[in-house]
Amino acid sequence: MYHIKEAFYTLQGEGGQAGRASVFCRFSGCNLWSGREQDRATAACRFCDTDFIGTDGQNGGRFTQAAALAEHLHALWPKQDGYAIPYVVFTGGEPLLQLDPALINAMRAQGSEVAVETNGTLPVPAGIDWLCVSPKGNNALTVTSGDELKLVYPQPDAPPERFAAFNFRHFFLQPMDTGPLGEPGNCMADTVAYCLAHPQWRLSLQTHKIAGID
Ligand SMILES: C[S@@+](CC[C@H](N)C(=O)[O-])C[C@H]1O[C@@H](n2cnc3c(N)ncnc32)[C@H](O)[C@@H]1O
Ligand SMILES: Nc1nc2[nH]cc(C(=O)O)c2c(=O)[nH]1
Ligand code: SF4
Ligand SMILES: [Mg+2]
Repeated sequence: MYHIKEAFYTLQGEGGQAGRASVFCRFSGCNLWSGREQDRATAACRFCDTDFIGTDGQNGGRFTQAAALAEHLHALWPKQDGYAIPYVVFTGGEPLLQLDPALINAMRAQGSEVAVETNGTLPVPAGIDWLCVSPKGNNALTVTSGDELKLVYPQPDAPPERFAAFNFRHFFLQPMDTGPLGEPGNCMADTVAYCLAHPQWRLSLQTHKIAGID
């Protein structure tokens, strides 16, 4: 059974595929936070910007069959215009609690590319076209390679230096969203400064928030 919080068509906002039309499938649940505000201060991941509890969001629900979920997601892709390959991003919550070979194969069978946004603490199934790993504090990583490492910055217990020698094609720092630019505690300036001082790292902005699209 797959539990889906929401699914929607948008532009990938972050990382090396930013700007690309994408169907987002947000799984319910995470292994690093219950999703309840009263648990945030004691959670293993404390800065999450996402509601992933339940199945009550846009196009959310429970699916017993991989093929039915794949069909549900494919229906969100526009009727073919041009030559783009359908692109589905599995996120959450933590997608690797639920994403399995049956669903990956069902997506690929209908011609979609499969992307994943993961916290890197769980094993990665085969068949993923774009793997984004975003480490969280001192939680042990099982994944040390992939397409992009996208570190939310700053995390005192997850400094970029710890990941710099990992086997990723791209290294991104993404400012922790703590509130508007110019407000106390905003992380943009520190993130820009780190990228300038350490050119291995590129700035990833959450462009969907800037654009106001989701
Ligand atoms: C909500 S998470 C879901 C996927 C997965 N659990 C993970 O953590 O990578 C999606 C992306 O948003 C990032 N993110 C979460 N909260 C954020 C925040 N407050 N500021 C910036 N990025 C954030 C995560 O690091 C991750 O790259
Ligand atoms: N547009 C858009 N791009 C995103 N990239 C990663 C996201 C996520 O929550 O995993 C996300 C999201 O929530 N919206
Ligand atoms: S690991 Fe990802 S989904 Fe889970 S609480 Fe952290 S940012 Fe949110
Ligand atoms: Mg998001």
